[in-house]
Amino acid sequence: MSVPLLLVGGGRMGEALLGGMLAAGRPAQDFAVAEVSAARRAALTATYPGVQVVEQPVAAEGVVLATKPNDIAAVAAAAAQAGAQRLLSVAAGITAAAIEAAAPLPVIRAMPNTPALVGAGVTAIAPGAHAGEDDLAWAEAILGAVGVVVRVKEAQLDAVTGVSGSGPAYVFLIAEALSDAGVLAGLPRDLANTLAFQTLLGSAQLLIDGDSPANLRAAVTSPGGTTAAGLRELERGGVRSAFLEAVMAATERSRELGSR
Ligand SMILES: NC(=O)C1=CN([C@@H]2O[C@H](COP(=O)(O)OP(=O)(O)OC[C@H]3O[C@@H](n4cnc5c(N)ncnc54)[C@H](OP(=O)(O)O)[C@@H]3O)[C@@H](O)[C@H]2O)C=CC1
Ligand SMILES: O=C(O)[C@@H]1CCC=N1
Repeated sequence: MSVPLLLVGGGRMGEALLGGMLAAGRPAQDFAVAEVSAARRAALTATYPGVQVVEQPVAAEGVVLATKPNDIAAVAAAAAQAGAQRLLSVAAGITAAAIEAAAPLPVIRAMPNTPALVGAGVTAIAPGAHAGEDDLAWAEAILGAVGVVVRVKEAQLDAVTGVSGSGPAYVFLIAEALSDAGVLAGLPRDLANTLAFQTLLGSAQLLIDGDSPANLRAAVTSPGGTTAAGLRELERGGVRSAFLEAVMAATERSRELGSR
């Protein structure tokens, strides 16, 4: 009997998707994970009781490809061999055409991010040449359980990767730096962490509620006050330009991964 959804690759992104879907209420029996690392298999088995954790792909209606980009073509071929009906790849860079060349199945490409684990992910999806509306709806149902899903053109996925696929890492770096700065200014680490992390959460919520970043920033910046003094240093340090360069570098790296 085939399982509804097989995840191939139970690493950081595979686990974020699995954990997020389970937390959203999907039953463990809906999932299998194929993972080559014995240590990862043991960890997944302990964390997600009821999920079938195996070394090789098993028969599944749909398969999420969540291995490293270099392994995707081989894994797609193995999943097709094991009876998959359609594929959802989360790999950076690897084109739908490359996956279709390895496995003659409908392919959806997706770029999720790790906040999927807490139901707060954002994923962009794009169809391959043989994927139809039903395949897109299938991918949306999977990924919609763990956050917001947007449809894009495949050519936009490299930029999506640079912004939101890699984006959580930029935010975690800001969180680290803001907390470190609090410690430098004399606060204990626990308190600095609480202040920094809750500031990120609350600020994100204000943005999601719809006001623009520029308006929200102006509302914090009293004339001649503390924030203006702080922002002057961030601009002097080239923070805005550093973000532009970071996203462009990540976008370019995604393109490179797809052209090898
Ligand atoms: N991490 C992230 O935030 C995001 C990642 N992605 C994409 O997700 C994919 C996975 O990334 P990530 O989770 O970070 O990587 P990881 O290395 O954490 O996870 C990949 C896992 O797949 C295993 N694996 C390798 N080959 C096979 C195989 N043939 N069958 C089953 N399992 C296999 C790896 O084992 P081993 O290490 O032993 O090889 C590893 O445990 C990448 O393509 C990446 O581009 C997309 C969006 C965000
Ligand atoms: O760093 C990477 O290549 C992957 C893709 C997006 C986030 N992590």
